[in-house]
Amino acid sequence: MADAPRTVLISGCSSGIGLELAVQLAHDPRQRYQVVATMRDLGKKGTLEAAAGKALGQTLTVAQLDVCSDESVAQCLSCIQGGEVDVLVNNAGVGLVGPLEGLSLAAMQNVFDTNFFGAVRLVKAVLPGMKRRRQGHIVVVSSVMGLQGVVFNEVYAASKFAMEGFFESLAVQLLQFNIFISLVEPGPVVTEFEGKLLEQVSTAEFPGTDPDTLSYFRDLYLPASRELFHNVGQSPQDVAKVIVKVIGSARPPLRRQTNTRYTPLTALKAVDPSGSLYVRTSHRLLFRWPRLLKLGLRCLACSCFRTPVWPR
Ligand SMILES: NC(=O)C1=CN([C@@H]2O[C@H](COP(=O)(O)OP(=O)(O)OC[C@H]3O[C@@H](n4cnc5c(N)ncnc54)[C@H](OP(=O)(O)O)[C@@H]3O)[C@@H](O)[C@H]2O)C=CC1
Ligand SMILES: CC1=C(/C=C/C(C)=C/C=C/C(C)=C/C=O)C(C)(C)CCC1
Repeated sequence: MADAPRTVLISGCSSGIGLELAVQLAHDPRQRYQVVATMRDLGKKGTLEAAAGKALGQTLTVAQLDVCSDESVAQCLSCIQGGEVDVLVNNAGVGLVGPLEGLSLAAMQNVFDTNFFGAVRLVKAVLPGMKRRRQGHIVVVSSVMGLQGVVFNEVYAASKFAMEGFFESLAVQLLQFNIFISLVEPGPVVTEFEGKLLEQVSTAEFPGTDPDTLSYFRDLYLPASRELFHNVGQSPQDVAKVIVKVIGSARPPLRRQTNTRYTPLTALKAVDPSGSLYVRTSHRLLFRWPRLLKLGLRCLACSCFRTPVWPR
């Protein structure tokens, strides 16, 4: 007899990776999942509902959830049958980019409230049930920036590093309860994430930032980042496919990078634990050899660097 479907709660399903993941799980050919696709603003549910098609109301329901609000989390869980979540996907997140001097502490705190404390809030809410049932899976949409810092992304990277440290620590205790944790680490993904950042950057004045730093940001970093998204960016569908595999795995991995084209960059840190290779190479590529960086990124886009690793 087939197992009962597992209830999967996903945060941040109004667009991007969360939306794609919700739809792919809801269309699972073996109907292994009951998806609770959540978003903070239900006014945006149209795209998800259209993409869900016949799954809507069958294997997928839409619910309101703001990860920054205790009340919203409690209200959402109270609407789930038995309050039981088998798989929690912490996907909701926001970015922040720009010279540090020009960013407000309020904007930085919002990044941590959403990306880090938002995930912690949800975990605290579902963990007692998972522990009682001695089963569960917590999936975290982290980032390659949870593994290595990227220039002009200090606060966003810090929020993802915080997630990595928190969930790696928790993973040890939870194995004792048969609960698994998986940190999924995408590189650049072509979603609204980048557009929101570019919009924020186009109107921001970054007050208090010196002209040299502003010029490094606008004239070197932004074009390099655009080039990177263009050449190495993954689709949200591809990232969701990797997460579906992680969720379906009998022994889920603690970490899974999703983008083989980005792995030469993460490898710079992995092969030199002192960190110097990554920092010095990034510095040289950005500030001294922007033309080589452009060429390198184009090279990553073709198949010459593709290694036969995940995702197949
Ligand atoms: N795109 C990329 O290059 C990468 C993204 N990631 C991570 O992937 C995750 C998904 O991002 P992605 O799909 O790319 O971007 P999107 O901007 O398309 O999706 C982000 C989602 O998070 C939601 N969200 C933001 N704040 C809250 C909140 N307080 N409560 C609930 N939901 C909230 C957004 O809702 P709303 O529409 O209301 O704003 C939206 O649904 C994020 O954690 C991001 O850090 C990781 C690596 C790379
Ligand atoms: C590593 C690196 C760069 C930029 C990387 C970027 C911009 C990564 C973006 C990742 C995202 C968007 C993750 C989201 O979570 C530069 C500046 C090209 C210089 C060379 C090294």
